[in-house]
Amino acid sequence: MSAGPNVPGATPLLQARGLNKRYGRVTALDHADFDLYQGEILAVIGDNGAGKSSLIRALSGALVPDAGEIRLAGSPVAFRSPLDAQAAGIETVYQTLALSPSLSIADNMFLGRELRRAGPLGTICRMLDRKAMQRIAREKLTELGLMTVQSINQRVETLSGGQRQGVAVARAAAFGSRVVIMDEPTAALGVKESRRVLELILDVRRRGVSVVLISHNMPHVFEIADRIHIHRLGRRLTVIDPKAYTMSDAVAFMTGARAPVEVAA
Ligand SMILES: Nc1ncnc2c1ncn2[C@@H]1O[C@H](COP(=O)(O)OP(=O)(O)OP(=O)(O)O)[C@@H](O)[C@H]1O
Repeated sequence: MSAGPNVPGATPLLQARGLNKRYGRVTALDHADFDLYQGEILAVIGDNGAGKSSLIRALSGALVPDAGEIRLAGSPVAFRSPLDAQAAGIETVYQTLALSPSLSIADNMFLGRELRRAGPLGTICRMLDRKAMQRIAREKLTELGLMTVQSINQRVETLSGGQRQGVAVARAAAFGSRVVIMDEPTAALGVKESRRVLELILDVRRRGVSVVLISHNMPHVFEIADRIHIHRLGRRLTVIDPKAYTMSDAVAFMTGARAPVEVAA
């Protein structure tokens, strides 16, 4: 059983050691380490190009690292695709959202995990259970207080940027049973919509699910993160407690203006 970082000897829920990834001459990950504990919000911050997206893509199965190890609840895992990570309870909201614009909100919520109608004698038949998917999608979105759209059958291409973000975040929050990873979830949002997403993240933590939040928004990071992983030049530089440091301290670490402290992971 994993537990929080303050418990001596706790096993991280999701851990990486020595991740490497090169793109030709560019080193995106350079012996990167990572620790996420159960029920915490861990922010990952760093300058543009520091390797934050590459790190979370490796943790969510979207990128296969050249070297290094990933462990989930103490056991090594080798995700070959995001579906492998999803099956292990890890959901991700990518910057690019990965929604299908021509499909409806409900279809997007269930993309890749469609529900099918029960056949005779409890067998699963090939027919999609659209009614159930629409009902559950509506319930999830209402529960999460995220949607102001008229119909669950509305095509995603007809939604605003903020509403699309809402669908992507809701999908991850609804299905991530262990870890929800969010890459800049509030970047395209207005003040009110950002607030809803932050509340949603706190809600996900309340359910005991861990959250990884990649963000350039320092006030958001300092408001909700339990710990802050600072990434620099392809690796973890340090991890800080937001209660013990200021935003200026964090920026100084990020940009190399200040030397790192010991990793408190
Ligand atoms: N598919 C790719 N092909 C070539 N280079 C890549 C690729 N993906 C990332 N890189 C490079 O790897 C480095 C790390 O990129 P990454 O996107 O992980 O950084 P980041 O910290 O998420 O940046 P940002 O904050 O700008 O999104 C960058 O130099 C980037 O140009």
